[in-house]
Amino acid sequence: MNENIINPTWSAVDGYIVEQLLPKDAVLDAVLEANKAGGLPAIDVSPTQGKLLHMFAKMVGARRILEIGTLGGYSTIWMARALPEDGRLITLECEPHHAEVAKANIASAGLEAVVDIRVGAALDILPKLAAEANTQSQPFDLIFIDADKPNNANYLEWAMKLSRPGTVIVCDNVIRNGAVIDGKTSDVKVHGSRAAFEFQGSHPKLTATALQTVGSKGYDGFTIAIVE
Ligand SMILES: C[S@@+](CC[C@H](N)C(=O)[O-])C[C@H]1O[C@@H](n2cnc3c(N)ncnc32)[C@H](O)[C@@H]1O
Repeated sequence: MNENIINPTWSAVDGYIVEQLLPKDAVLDAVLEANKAGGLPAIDVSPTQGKLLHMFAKMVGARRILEIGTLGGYSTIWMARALPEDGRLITLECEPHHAEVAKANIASAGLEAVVDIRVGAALDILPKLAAEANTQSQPFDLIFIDADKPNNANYLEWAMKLSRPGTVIVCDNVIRNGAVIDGKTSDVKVHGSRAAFEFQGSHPKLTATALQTVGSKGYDGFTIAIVE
């Protein structure tokens, strides 16, 4: 059930959506080129998903965004562009090479004053972030979890500590070609998805749902939750 299903119609329709609704963007195209040239895996969000994250940030009037899993900064740039001039996006990345490529991409997008890349394992950085005065006085408005999937529930636990009522939390890649319903699988990423569902379904302060998605990146989906 967990093999990567690719349907040419999904990609073609994604192409149509991009053509109709997403203006041509030389900066974001160059980011994907730089990621490829840098040897990064093409596991960034799709353009339509990037725009959705941008719109979520606008919908919540985000001033502070946390991202766990930067890669080359593609989703980072989409979200950071929704911030006001004095806004802040903190993004966590454990691979120094990914962070280096992301840093250059973020500079090309003119967002170096807004984006703060922290390099290291997210579970090491999150406690330090929680102790910072800025985080204590201003919790994050939007949190995007898109790193190592087995740690999803650990990241959600931290997200709760770094949030306020109204914070929106998005956790990506939780459907995994439908494998999420297979409780007997040995795939640790699927167990990470199921742990994310269990966490959000049982947390008294979270209202959550999930959407299955198809498109140029195949069949997957994300959860979205709001802190009550
Ligand atoms: C799916 S990619 C992120 C894609 C990015 N959000 C985008 O859409 O452009 C996941 C990233 O998380 C990073 N990562 C994996 N485990 C991590 C950890 N424990 N701490 C921080 N980053 C991690 C990987 O190196 C990779 O760059």
